[in-house]
Amino acid sequence: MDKVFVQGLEVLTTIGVYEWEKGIQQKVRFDLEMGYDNAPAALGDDINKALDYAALSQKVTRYAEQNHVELVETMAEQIAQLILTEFAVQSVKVRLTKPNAVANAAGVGVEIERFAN
Ligand SMILES: Nc1nc2c(c(=O)[nH]1)N=C([C@H](O)[C@@H](O)CO)CN2
Repeated sequence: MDKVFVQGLEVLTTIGVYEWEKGIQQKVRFDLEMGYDNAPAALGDDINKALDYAALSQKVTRYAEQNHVELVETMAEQIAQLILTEFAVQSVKVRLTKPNAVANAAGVGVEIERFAN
């Protein structure tokens, strides 16, 4: 399956299970990989047939900025469902990293993969 990806999309949002996290913004990083047939776009050199990674990045950023949850699992699931709902993709892989959550770790987070019906 062809892929379209977005790497290292950084968003500031409020996310965390602890009380002190509910009053601050933290950086989260998204790595996204979508299963999508790129051949029609390539054949016609046509953005209208492509999965527009700029539009997708903008939607993900806006969603993550505006929706505040406790767990990275919850945010990853909501972003996967957003992409499956709003874009004609066959699958989506969401890797969500909190780069500043754990001392001495470069990052912590989750990776999930979901499929269109
Ligand atoms: N599996 C998870 N573990 C933890 C999460 C989480 O979202 N999923 N979150 C926290 C805290 O919010 C942490 O990021 C702050 O240091 C702890 N463990």
